[in-house]
Order: sequence, then C-alpha cells, then structure tokens
Amino acid sequence: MSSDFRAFPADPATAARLGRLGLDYRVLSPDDHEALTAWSQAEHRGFHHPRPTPETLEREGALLQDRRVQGVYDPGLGDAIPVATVASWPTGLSVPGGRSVDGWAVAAVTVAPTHRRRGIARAMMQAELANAVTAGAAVAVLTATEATLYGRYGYAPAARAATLEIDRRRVEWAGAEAPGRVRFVTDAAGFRRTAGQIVRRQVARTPGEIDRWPALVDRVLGLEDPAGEPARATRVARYDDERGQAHGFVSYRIARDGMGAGVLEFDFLAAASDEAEAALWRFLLEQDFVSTVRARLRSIDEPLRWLLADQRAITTTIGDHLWLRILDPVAALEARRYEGPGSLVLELDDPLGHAAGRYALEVSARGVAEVQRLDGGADASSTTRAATAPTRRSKPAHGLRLGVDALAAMYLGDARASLLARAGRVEETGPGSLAVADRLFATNRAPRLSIWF
Ligand SMILES: CC(=O)SCCNC(=O)CCNC(=O)[C@H](O)C(C)(C)COP(=O)(O)OP(=O)(O)OC[C@H]1O[C@@H](n2cnc3c(N)ncnc32)[C@H](O)[C@@H]1OP(=O)(O)O
Repeated sequence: MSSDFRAFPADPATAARLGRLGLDYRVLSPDDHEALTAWSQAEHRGFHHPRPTPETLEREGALLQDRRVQGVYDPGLGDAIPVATVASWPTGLSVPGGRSVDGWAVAAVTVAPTHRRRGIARAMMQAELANAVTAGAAVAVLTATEATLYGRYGYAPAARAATLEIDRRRVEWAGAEAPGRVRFVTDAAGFRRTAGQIVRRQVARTPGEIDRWPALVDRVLGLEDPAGEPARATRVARYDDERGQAHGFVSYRIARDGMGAGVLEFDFLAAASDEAEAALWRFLLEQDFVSTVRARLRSIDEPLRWLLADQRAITTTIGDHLWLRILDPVAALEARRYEGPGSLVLELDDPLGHAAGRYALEVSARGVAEVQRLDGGADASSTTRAATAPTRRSKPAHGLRLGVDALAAMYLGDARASLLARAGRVEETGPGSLAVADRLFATNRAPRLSIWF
C-alpha cells in the first residue's frame, strides 16, 4: 500500500465535476490546524452532533493526522467551514484464514443540508474509489448511517452485527465453569498495553475486523476524557486464565432510572479466546439489581444461547454493519483462505468499471487460492500470471455470473452464493456451481466488525 496516501492530489475528475457546480474540492494538509478545525465543525454539524468543545477538536485533530482529509468548499459563502467532508485511510481488513487484505476505510461522509442532492456525495464517493486504487487497496470498507446509500457504488453488507437484549431474570448459566477469574481493572492506564494486545488477537481471529487506531482503546477504557460523564459511568473488567494471563476485557456501564434496577449496556467486549468470552458474558449476566443486559455490535453467531439454560432469555436484532467494495478481485480473492479444493470462474459485472471482468479462482486442497484474470484486463500482474499459468487452470467446470456487490456479500462468508441466487443476485453458469461456491466460501466463524468507524 502507498505510504503517502495523504500526498496524492485531489481526484481530478471529481475536482472538475464539483468545479462545474462552483465548488472547490481540496485535500487538507495535516499541518493546517485551522482548516482541520473547520472541517471537524462541518463533520459534527453533518452528523447532527452538538458543536464540538475545544478538547474534542484537539482530540479529533490528532486522529486526523493519520487520515486523508478532504472537504468541499463553496467560495460563494466566504466561509472557512466546508459544505462537505470525507476522511479515508489505509487499513488491514481481517479475512477468513487468519490473514488480512489491504483495505481503504472511508468515513465522515457528510454534505451540508444547504447543499444536499446536487451529486456532491456521489462525486466524493467515486473519488474515494479512485483514491483507494491509487493507494493500492484491494477493497474499500465503511460503516453506514443508512442502508440505502452505498450499494450504488458497488458496496454490499459483508459482516452483519447483532444487538442482543437479555432478560437478566431468566438467566441461568449452562456453560462450563471458567478455570480463570474475572476481576475489575482499577488502573485503566496501566492496562492500556494489555488491552491493545487482546484487541489485536481478537481482530486476527475474526474475519471482518479492521485495524484499530490507538485512541480507540483509550476511548473504551475511559482514558480519553477520564473526568467526563461517559468515562465515569464506564467500568472495565478483565478475564485472566489460571496463570494470571489476561485474555479478554469488557467495558460496560449500568444506567438506572430512579430507584429501579439497572440496564447494563456494552458494545466492547474483546476476547482472544472462547473461554475468556464466555467468562466475561457470565460476569455481565450474573450481576444483581440489573433487569436487562444489552450488547451491541456482537457476532450474528454468538455462542451465548448455548451457554444459557433458557434461550428465550435472549432477543436478537440483526442489521447490516460492515460494507465492503471489491476493487481488485485478484488481490482480494487471493488474500483469504477457502474450503478447498475447487475451482470457479467468476464473471463480474461492475458498472463503475473497477473490477469488471472474468476471473478464474483455483483453490488448492490447503485452501490457498490462485486467481487469474481471463479477459486480459488492465491488471498487469494478473495478466502476466495468466500467461504463465498451467492450462488446466483455464478450464474450470463451474462458474458464477454476479455483480461486484454480490461478490462483496460473499467475500467474508456472510452471504452464501445459493442464498444470493435465490434473490436473483447470482447466477450459475454451469450446473452444481452454486454448491461449489457455497463450499469454497464457507467459513467456520461468521464475519464480524466490532466497532463503528
Ligand atoms: C461512510 C459514512 O460516513 S456514512 C455517513 C453518511 N452521512 C450521513 O448520514 C450524514 C447526513 N447525510 C448527509 O450528509 C447527506 O444527506 C448524504 C451524504 C447522505 C448524501 O449527500 P448528497 O450530496 O445529498 O448525495 P448526492 O446528491 O450525491 O446523492 C447521491 C445518490 O445517493 C442518493 N441518496 C442521497 N442521500 C440518500 C438517502 N439519505 N437515502 C437514499 N438515497 C440517498 C441520491 O438520490 C443519489 O442517487 P443517484 O445518484 O443514484 O441518483
């Protein structure tokens, strides 16, 4: 991936398109603190958040140093605050097989209500795909405020998230006794390093997670603004194995309405082992004077119901969360592991052009893929490989015809090809191809992204 992702210029096609609307599209310099502050104010306004405090602006300014920050300006307003914002950065995305693919994260997409529906967001989103390609990313990723925004650019939901609501009074633990113990973290700053290691171990064992930025651990540990109300309401507990090694932690809060029992909420439980995850769940579920436990951004195949005697204690709501866009099918498909052996030809449709073409996927018995572009596209490396590859690879018996968004939905194992076929989103080009695709792309762990970004 390109390390100077903040240095390349604003996408010329987008700059020209917005220029025709009388607007100025710019990349902000990391040293231009005034412009970054104005950009943050626009972003807060765009997401309907309160005006940021000087402390918030300072924190966000530090985070933006690691991002490519772009704004759209309306010179007619004579205003330093942009009318549209977007920020992006290179990130690893964990994929099946415990590996990672080069990705491009896109966030903070806002357009001022005074400038909506003129095509500004579309122009910025197309530019981000171009930026991702320039940076050498195989995929682009984002989390969305609304599910109707990003399909038009080739993104699809690739890892869903579950909100679990558990009726505490019905909880009876049916799982094994954990050999280690749960204890409170009383020195959050001292726990920072260990927490970061646990998070990295969780990311590595879960497809769909993106690389974290250091400030994220500080936020969940309540270190960002320790005197602030959210941090004071936060408690952190860790799970240590029999040898005293930490393998998981949870950051949670309990809200009480008057004199009634509390509602325990959490959206950050990081565990590097199933044992740690189960033990932390038990700790959360067995708290007295709590009526409900609410967990957000959990996996859609959480083992929790098999740890409780009464599965009806849990109410589950599932929604889209991680949105993925494949830009380089060769690099993306070769990055993950499969349930091999097998082969497939993928005929990819991509209205925006980036990934359109025919690709042969050949998976070895060990689940390692080699991908060739069959139609002589612009990808020089894959064309070269196609020229030198053994001929037996050019005639796989099975194939699919699908959109680039359907491949994104299948990529991490979230949607099976046969399910997408039932919705008319995938078509098999030869009998038995859907079954082959279902087997190859199957994963033993549902993809999950445990944060918003
Ligand atoms: C990755 C992230 O950051 S997610 C955050 C997204 N941002 C927000 O939710 C903040 C509040 N909303 C906004 O700032 C704006 O309304 C945005 C960014 C969603 C849209 O900005 P606009 O400049 O109005 O969008 P633009 O005019 O470029 O529209 C692009 C396309 O999206 C469609 N669209 C725009 N907003 C919506 C919406 N809320 N729901 C459905 N479709 C929409 C348009 O109809 C248009 O479709 P088409 O080009 O296929 O015909």
